[in-house]
Amino acid sequence: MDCIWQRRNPSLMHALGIYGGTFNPVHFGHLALARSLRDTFALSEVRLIPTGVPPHRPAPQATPTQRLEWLNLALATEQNLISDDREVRGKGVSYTFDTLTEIQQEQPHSLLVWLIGGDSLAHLPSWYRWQELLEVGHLVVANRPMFSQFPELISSELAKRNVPASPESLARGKISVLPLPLLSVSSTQLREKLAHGEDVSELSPIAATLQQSGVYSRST
Ligand SMILES: Nc1ncnc2c1ncn2[C@@H]1O[C@H](COP(=O)(O)OP(=O)(O)OP(=O)(O)O)[C@@H](O)[C@H]1O
Ligand SMILES: O=C(O)c1ccc[n+]([C@@H]2O[C@H](COP(=O)([O-])O)[C@@H](O)[C@H]2O)c1
Repeated sequence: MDCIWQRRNPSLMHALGIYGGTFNPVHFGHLALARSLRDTFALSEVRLIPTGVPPHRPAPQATPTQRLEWLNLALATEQNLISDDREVRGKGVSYTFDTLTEIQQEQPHSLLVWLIGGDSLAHLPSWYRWQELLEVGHLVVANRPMFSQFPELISSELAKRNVPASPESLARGKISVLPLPLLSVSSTQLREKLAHGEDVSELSPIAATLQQSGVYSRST
């Protein structure tokens, strides 16, 4: 890719999309967000990284390996969206700061363009080394229903760092909002429907696999 941000940042050769999540389990919203990240910023690769041990929530009923395998199934027909199993292989809690700095060390010439949803943004001040995290790469936020009001700490960071969502605006320390309509789907909704034996084919690309697994057949 040769675009304006590269000419402005000649030491950076490549922009790499990163999308971390529990993916418990993967749903169509995750895929829509990952595709939109790829297309909005003309990225040649977006890595979806399932958490091993999530930092801020109880352990999911699906194991890290199951969540990774399901994610791989969902990504099988997607262009330039790939999974990264480093957090699943990791032993301890998966902190985003650690994951991003590790990838940055592996790829010193890449600009990391990392995606979170509006609910994650609202809780960002509770994350491990969150202020340093904002400096590691370019943060992209996907609006989420019920999450348009942010704590003052976050609103002031947004006001300082916000740039348009385009390849030309990519830079470390900046924040962009993904231009995507609100998507109401969530893994919680998916788990609840599975627990009630309901059809989930409109919520997830791997509906039949999830139903057959029985992992969510009891209420969450
Ligand atoms: N529909 C959505 N709109 C915007 N962001 C989303 C959406 N679904 C997930 N995300 C974001 O994607 C990331 C990973 O989400 P996660 O795997 O936890 O799915 P989830 O649907 O939020 O799960 P749960 O319902 O269990 O909390 C988070 O940053 C989350 O905010
Ligand atoms: O690093 C942290 O402190 C931290 C705290 C909460 C969540 N995260 C990451 O944010 C991503 C989305 O989290 P979740 O729980 O909404 O799926 C996932 O990659 C988590 O590892 C990271």
